[in-house]
Amino acid sequence: MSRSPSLPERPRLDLDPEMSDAERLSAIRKHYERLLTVNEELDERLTDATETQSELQSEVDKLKRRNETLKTSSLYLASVEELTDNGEVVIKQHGNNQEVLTELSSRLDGDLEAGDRVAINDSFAIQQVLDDETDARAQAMEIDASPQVTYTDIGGIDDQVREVREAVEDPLTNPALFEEVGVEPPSGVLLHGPPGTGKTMLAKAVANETDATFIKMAGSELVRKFIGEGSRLVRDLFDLAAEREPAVIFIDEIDAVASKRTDSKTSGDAEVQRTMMQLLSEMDGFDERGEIRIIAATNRFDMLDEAILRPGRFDRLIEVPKPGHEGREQILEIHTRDMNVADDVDFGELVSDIDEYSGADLASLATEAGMFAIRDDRTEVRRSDFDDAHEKLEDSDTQTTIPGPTTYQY
Ligand SMILES: Nc1ncnc2c1ncn2[C@@H]1O[C@H](COP(=O)(O)OP(=O)(O)OP(=O)(O)O)[C@@H](O)[C@H]1O
Repeated sequence: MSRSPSLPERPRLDLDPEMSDAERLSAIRKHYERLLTVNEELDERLTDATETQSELQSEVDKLKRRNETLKTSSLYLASVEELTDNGEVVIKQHGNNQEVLTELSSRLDGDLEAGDRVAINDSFAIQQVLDDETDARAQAMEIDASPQVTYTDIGGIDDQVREVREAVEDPLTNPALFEEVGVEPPSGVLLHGPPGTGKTMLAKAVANETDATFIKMAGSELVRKFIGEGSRLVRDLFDLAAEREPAVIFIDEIDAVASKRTDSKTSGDAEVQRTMMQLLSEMDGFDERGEIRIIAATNRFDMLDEAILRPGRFDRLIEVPKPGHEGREQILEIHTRDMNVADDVDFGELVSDIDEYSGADLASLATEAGMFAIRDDRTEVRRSDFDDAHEKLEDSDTQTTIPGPTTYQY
C-alpha cells in the first residue's frame, strides 16, 4: 500500500515588533491567504481519504460476504479409498463416483482410515470425518422385523383398512390373482390426513399381516446436511428392503422431500429436489423389485408435488380422516381393552362432545383416565376419571399444542 504524502506544513505568522501597521496588516493578510490554501488542500485530502475509506469498506463487506458463502457453502460426501505413504488420500465422491487424489490436512492426520465417510468441499479438501455409514442408516431408519400392530387395534377407519389391504396386502399375498385378472397392483399408496389418525398403525398392521419387515423412514430424515446424502439414504432404503423382502417401506412426512417446487434457488432446495428425484427413480424401477410395497404418509397433501402422484408412483390415494362418533367410540374401546372400566362409563356418551379428538388424542384420554384412577388408589376407572382426563388434555392443549387434542385444520 502506498504511503500517503505528508500533511502540508502549518503556516506560521511571524510579526516583527519593528513592523509598521501597514506591514503587519499585509503579513496577516498573507498568512490568512496561506491558511486558506492549506485548508483547501486539507479539504481535498479529506475528500480523497473519505472516498478511499468507503471503497475499502465496500471491499471489506464483499470479502465478508464471500467468507460467509465459503463457510456456509455445501459440502459433498465422499468415501476414503486409500491413504498413501506421503500423506495423500484417494477419495471417491458419492453420486458421481469420481476418484480424486487429495492432500490430507495435518489437522486430520491420524484420524482417517480407508472406508471412512468424509465431507469434502468444492476443491476436494476434506472438511470433516462423518459418522459411520451404518450409523447414519440406523439413525434414519426404523426397522421392525415383526411389528405387533394388527387390524383389530385400529378403530374407526374400516374403509381405509380395506383399501390398504387391497392395495398392499393382496399383491403381496396373492400376486397370481393380479396376473390372472391382468391388472397392475398400485405401485405406492399415499395415506393423507391429520396427525394421529392411525396412518403409521395401518402400515405396521399390513406388514404384520403379510409377515413383512416394516422399514420406516421419516421424510425429514432424508433432508440431510450434505449433498448426496439424502439420495444415498433413499437408495439404502430400497436396497435394505430388497435384502429383507417381503418388506413394507413406510415413508412418513413425505412432504419434507416431495413438496411443490419453491422459487428459491438455494443449494438446500436443490438437494431436496435431488432426493425426491432419487425416490421417483427408485419407484419407477419398482416392477423388478419383487415383494416390496411402499406406503407414504403426509399431513400436508396440499403441499405435494404432483410428480409423485403420477401413475406408477403414489397412485393410490387414501384419505385417513379424524374419526366420527362411532369411530371414536371404537377407538376408545380398543384403548381401554385392558382396563377395568366401571359400569358408569358410557363411551357413546363420553365421545359425543369431543368431536375434535383424533385416535392419538383418544389413546391419551384413556391413559390419562387410568392415571387419575391410580392416583386415587383405585384399579377401576370411572367416568369422573375420564372427565378429569378430558379437562387435563384441554388445559394442556391451551398451554402447548401437544399432547392435547389436535386442533389441526385439515
Ligand atoms: N384409528 C386408530 N385406532 C386406534 N388407535 C389409534 C388410531 N389412530 C391413532 N391411534 C393411536 O394414536 C397413536 C398414533 O397413531 P399413528 O402414529 O398411527 O398416527 P399417524 O396418523 O401416523 O400420525 P402422524 O401423522 O402424526 O404420523 C397410535 O399408536 C394409537 O395409539
